[in-house]
Amino acid sequence: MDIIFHHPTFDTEYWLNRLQQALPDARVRQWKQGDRQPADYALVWHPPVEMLSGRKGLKGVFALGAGVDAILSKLQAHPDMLPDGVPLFRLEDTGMGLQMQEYAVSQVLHWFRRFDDYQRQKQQGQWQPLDDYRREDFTIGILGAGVLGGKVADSLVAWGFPVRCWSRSKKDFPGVESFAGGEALPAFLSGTRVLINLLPNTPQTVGIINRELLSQLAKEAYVINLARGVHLVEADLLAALDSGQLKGAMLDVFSKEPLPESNPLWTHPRVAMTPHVAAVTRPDEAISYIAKTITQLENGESVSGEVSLQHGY
Ligand SMILES: NC(=O)C1=CN([C@@H]2O[C@H](COP(=O)(O)OP(=O)(O)OC[C@H]3O[C@@H](n4cnc5c(N)ncnc54)[C@H](OP(=O)(O)O)[C@@H]3O)[C@@H](O)[C@H]2O)C=CC1
Ligand SMILES: O=CC(=O)O
Repeated sequence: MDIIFHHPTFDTEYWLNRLQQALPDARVRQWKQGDRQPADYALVWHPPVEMLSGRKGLKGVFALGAGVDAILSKLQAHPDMLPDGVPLFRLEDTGMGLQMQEYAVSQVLHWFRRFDDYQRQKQQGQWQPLDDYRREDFTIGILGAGVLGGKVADSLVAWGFPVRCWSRSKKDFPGVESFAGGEALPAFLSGTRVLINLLPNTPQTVGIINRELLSQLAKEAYVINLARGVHLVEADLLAALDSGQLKGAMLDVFSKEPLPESNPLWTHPRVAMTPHVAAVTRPDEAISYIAKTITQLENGESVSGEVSLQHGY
C-alpha cells in the first residue's frame, strides 16, 4: 500500500516516520511536484491540485485538520481533484476537543469573573469591587454541536453554566438544551449571553454572525469565534461592540489570516485575539486515527470521519 503526504508547514520527516511506524507494511512518501506514481491514500492540507487530480487507484483522502472548507472550495474549482467515489476524511477530535474546551472554559470564566472589567479598572488605578455575575444570567449558546461543539458544551455544563446548542439536527447531550434548524435560531439566541461559534464553513453558514444575529443576543453579550473568520461580519461585530450590545469578543479566526495590520480589530479595547491556534492538529493522535481508519478500510470495515460532500462538512 502506498501513502502520499503533503502539508505546507508540518514537520514532514516526523509525520513520515510516525506513519511508517503505525503502518509498517505501507510505503509512505512525501508528495513532490511531478510525482504521478500510484498511491492508495493521500494525507493532505492545502493540496496542490496536481497532487490529487486524475489520480487513479486512490482509495481515500485524509484532510489533516477538522475543517475541510479549503479543500472543498478547491474541489469546486477542480472537480476532478477527487475522483468519483473516493471518500474524503477529516480529523474528528484527535486531541482538538480538549484544546477547544480549554479555550472556551478559560475565556468564559474570564468574563464571568469580570477580569476584563477589573483589568480596565486597574488601568485607571481604581480599587472597586463589582457585583458578581450570576450563573443563571450567563447562558452559553454554542453554534454547531458536532464533535468540537459537543465537547465544549460538556465542559461548560461541568462548570455549572446553562448551556444550549444549535445545529442542523437535534441533539441529546446531558444538561444541554438543543435547538435545531433555522426556525429555532431566534429562540436559541434569545437570552444567550456568551455565543461560541463552532460551525463548519459552508454556503449556509458564511456571514451568519451578523448584525441581525448579534441584535438578538442578551444585552452585553460576548462572542467567541473558534471556527472560521468568514462566519463573522467584522464590521457588524465592531458596531455591536461600540453600541454596547456586545461587551467583548475573543477571536481566533479571521476572514484574512494573518490579520492585516490595518484591521481595526487589532486595536479595539474589547476585542482579544489569538492567531488561529484554538485547536491545532496533534500529530500522534491524528496518525493513530488515520492508521486505524486505513486499516479498517483495508479490512472492509465501517469507519467514521467521512465528510459529506453534499453537506460540505
Ligand atoms: N480555530 C481552530 O483552531 C479550529 C477550528 N475548527 C473549526 O471548527 C469547525 C467545527 O468542527 P467539528 O465540531 O469537528 O465539526 P462537525 O462537523 O463535527 O460539527 C459541525 C456542527 O455544525 C452543525 N451545522 C452544520 N451546518 C449547519 C447549519 N447550516 N445550521 C446549523 N448547524 C449546522 C452540524 O449539525 P449536525 O450535527 O446536525 O450535522 C454540527 O453539529 C470546523 O469545521 C473548523 O472550521 C476546527 C479545528 C480547529
Ligand atoms: O482550523 C483548523 C482545523 O483543523 O480545521
